[in-house]
Amino acid sequence: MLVLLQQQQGDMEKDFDTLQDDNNSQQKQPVQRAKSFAFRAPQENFTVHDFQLGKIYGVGSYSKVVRAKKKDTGNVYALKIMDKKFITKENKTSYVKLERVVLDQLDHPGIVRLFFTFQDSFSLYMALESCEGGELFDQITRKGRLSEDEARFYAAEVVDALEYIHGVGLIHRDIKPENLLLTSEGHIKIADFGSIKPMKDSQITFLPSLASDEKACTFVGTAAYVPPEVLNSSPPTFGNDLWALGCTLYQMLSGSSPFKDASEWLIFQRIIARDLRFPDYISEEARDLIDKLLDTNPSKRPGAGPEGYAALKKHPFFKRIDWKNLRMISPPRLALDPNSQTSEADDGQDSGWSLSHIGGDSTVRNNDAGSGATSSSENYAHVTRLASIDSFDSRWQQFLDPGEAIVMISTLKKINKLSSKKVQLILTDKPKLICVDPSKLMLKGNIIWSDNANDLSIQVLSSSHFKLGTPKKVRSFEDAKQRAWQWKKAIEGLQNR
Ligand SMILES: Nc1ncnc2c1ncn2[C@@H]1O[C@H](COP(=O)(O)OP(=O)(O)OP(=O)(O)O)[C@@H](O)[C@H]1O
Repeated sequence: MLVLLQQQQGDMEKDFDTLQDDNNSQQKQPVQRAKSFAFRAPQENFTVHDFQLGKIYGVGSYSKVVRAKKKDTGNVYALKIMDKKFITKENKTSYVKLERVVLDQLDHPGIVRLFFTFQDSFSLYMALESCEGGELFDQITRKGRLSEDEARFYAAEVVDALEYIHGVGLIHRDIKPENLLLTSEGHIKIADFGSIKPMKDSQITFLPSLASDEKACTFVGTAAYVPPEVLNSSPPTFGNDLWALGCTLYQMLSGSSPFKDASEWLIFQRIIARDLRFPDYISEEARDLIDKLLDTNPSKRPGAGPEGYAALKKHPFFKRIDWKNLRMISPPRLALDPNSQTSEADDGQDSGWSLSHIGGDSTVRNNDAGSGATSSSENYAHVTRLASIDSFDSRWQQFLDPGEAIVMISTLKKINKLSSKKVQLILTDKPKLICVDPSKLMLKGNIIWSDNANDLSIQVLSSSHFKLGTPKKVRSFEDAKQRAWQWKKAIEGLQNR
């Protein structure tokens, strides 16, 4: 997520109290509502102690999502835990409220369901439908690429859910394989509704503070899936999601996104030039559909024209899809996480969570980041370049000795419990591994180099998350450009030189 909607109210506690009051006054009236709000997913008086916490499903920019079993009912949820102080400090209030309000009103089998919310003095909790199959992204990574039948199945389920989302007048704006989650059976659920944009005639009701039309042209989303018109600051349209669908289908079939490159700047250049190349093995039908979804004219993308979704659904790529019974079709077999020590249904016994610390100071004890982990061999095939163009940025020269060269450099998020900080991680050929504050250009830390993996180790949790371990400290990093495996290759390459 690059840019989010503006903060409109700072006090999270007050927000959720407000939601609770409204909820009590008009319970159980889904979707259509006029002036006041009646939430389908109520704000409950639960505490985190009412749940048995299991593995961590993933870490977002301001939240952690953990598998949680309600002790009295045995129901399992994906509990999204957000630190109030951090949300307020980072101006994420409107993002949180938007996701809460929108998820509350959406009702479709292809969209993650929100069941209830609660809070304590430190954290806000959203109990979401648990998607035990992980991210579509991980399926692509684990399988290398998907077969056309597999890709067709997932693409059809996304089309079906997008038709519903667009039908209620919302643009998702962050469709990508990481936001397409899978149930344990393997059906798609679209997640992450913090970037949505309502169209003028949207059937979704918003809290007054969220109804503004501002930031309509703000760049939100993820670089690799952003359509060219958004880069030219055009207002968002349904076509944005259809472009992202085209990129996602390409990624399913080939293993990587169509405009992938070493930096965001290079990705944008390729998007603007529509530098699109298809591997030979992609069929004529798939190629044609991707080509049409990636039309530079958003209104020409199938699904966005006067014929609506009929144009998309009747495309030859989908000719064998029975749209009426989509959810009755058997999903593709899920490729399981080869590194996972615990079963998918694990909860409680091997919890990575210390209950007493939830709310501002949660501690992860084990190294299992849940569905995000992938094996080293999986991604090696995709690693082509070590140094990015950032290496040539003269700002970093002041941190180098004469003759010393940068091997790898990234702007990363250093994740400290529930907060995170932007850092520049620099690896040189000395070898030297340092953290620099990129805005103040100040050295923030020297990670003591060792050729011995017992003294300096790198563990990749997913393509965007890795940990650097030294005898004294373990540091967690998130690389939005998904170069975790490149970091591993660079560090281990120097250790074994
Ligand atoms: N309902 C769910 N079931 C299972 N896993 C989930 C669920 N929701 C989220 N996750 C996992 O948790 C991770 C973090 O989710 P979260 O919504 O907090 O952030 P995000 O959308 O990934 O990141 P950002 O907020 O930076 O856009 C996701 O990447 C996903 O893998």
